[in-house]
Amino acid sequence: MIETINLTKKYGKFTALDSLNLKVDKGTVFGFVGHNGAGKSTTFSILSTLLAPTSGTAFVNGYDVTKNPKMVRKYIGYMPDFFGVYDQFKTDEYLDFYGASYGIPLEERQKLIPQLLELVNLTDKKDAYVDVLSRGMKQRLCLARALIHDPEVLILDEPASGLDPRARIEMREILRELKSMGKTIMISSHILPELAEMCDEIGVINGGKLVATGRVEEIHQQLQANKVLKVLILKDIDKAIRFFEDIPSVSNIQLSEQRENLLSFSFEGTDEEQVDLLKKALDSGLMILSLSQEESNLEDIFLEITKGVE
Ligand SMILES: Nc1ncnc2c1ncn2[C@@H]1O[C@H](COP(=O)(O)OP(=O)(O)OP(=O)(O)O)[C@@H](O)[C@H]1O
Repeated sequence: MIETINLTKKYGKFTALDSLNLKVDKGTVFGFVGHNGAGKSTTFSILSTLLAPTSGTAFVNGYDVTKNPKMVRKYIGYMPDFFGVYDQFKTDEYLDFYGASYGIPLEERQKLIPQLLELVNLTDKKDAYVDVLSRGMKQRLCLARALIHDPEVLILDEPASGLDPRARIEMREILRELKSMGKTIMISSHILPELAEMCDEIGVINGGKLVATGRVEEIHQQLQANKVLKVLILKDIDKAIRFFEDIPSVSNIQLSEQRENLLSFSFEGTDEEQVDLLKKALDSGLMILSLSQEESNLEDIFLEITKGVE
C-alpha cells in the first residue's frame, strides 16, 4: 500500500532522508519512531505529496507521489504534527468546509459529518467553536478532517503528542476502530512503547535512515545479540573485572551501586557464545554465584538502536 524506494531528501547540503526503503502492507498499522529531527515529518510530507524528494521514489496504492500526486491525494488522509484550526468555525462547519473543498456534495456531507463526529467522539461538541476545544479534541477534529474523503491510507504525524493519558487512550481506541475498518495507517511518535501498543509493525528511523523494522518481537530479536548480563561474584571482584575487561565482546562493565559483588556489562554474542563465556570464566577460577540476562524494555531497545547518531 505504501512503499518508498531509496527515498532521499536534502535540504541544501543537509541530508534529512537517506535512501529510505520501507513497505507498509494494506491494513497494517505501522509505527514510525525516531528522535526529534530523525526524518519522520519529512517522510510524511513526501508521502502526502507536499514535498518533493531529492531522489528516490515513493508509492501510495501503486501511484508515484511525484508523477501522480492527484491520485495519491485521493487515497491519503494526512494529519500533520502542527495544524491550524479556523477558530471562527464551529466544529461541524469546519468539517463541512473541508468536505466542500474535496468536492463532496452537500447532501452527502450532511450525512457524513455526524458519522465522523461520532467516530472521533465529538458529537456533543458539534456546535462548539473550534477555538474552545481542548487539545485532545482538536487532535480528534483534525483526524476527522483527514478522514473526510474516506481515504484508504492515513498518515498521522504524532497524533498523541501533548495528550494526557486519558486522551491518548481515546486516540488509541479510535485508531483501533479505523484499523477494523481496513485502513492502512502510518503513525509517528518519538516514544516507542506508546507506538508498540497500537501498531502491528514498527520502523525505527535515525538520522534519516531506517535502522530497524519489523514486528515488535522481531525488533526485540534484532537486538538480542546485544544484551546486558549481570554476574554475581562470591569473592575477588577485582579479578572478575580484569577477566571481563579482556573479553572483546564485553563492554561497559559496571559495578552495582546496591551490591558490591554484582557486575553488569553489555555482551555482544549469541546464546552459545554466552555459554562459552560462562564456562571460560569458571575455568579461570572466578567464583560466579549467578549469571543473568537483564530484560530490556522497549525504551531501552529504542535507545540502543538509535544511540550514537544525532
Ligand atoms: N525546510 C527545512 N529546511 C531545512 N532543514 C529542514 C527542513 N525541514 C526539516 N529540516 C531538517 O531535517 C531533519 C528532519 O526533520 P523532520 O521534521 O523530518 O524530523 P522529525 O523526525 O519529524 O522530527 P520531530 O519529531 O521533531 O518532528 C531535521 O534535522 C530538520 O531540522
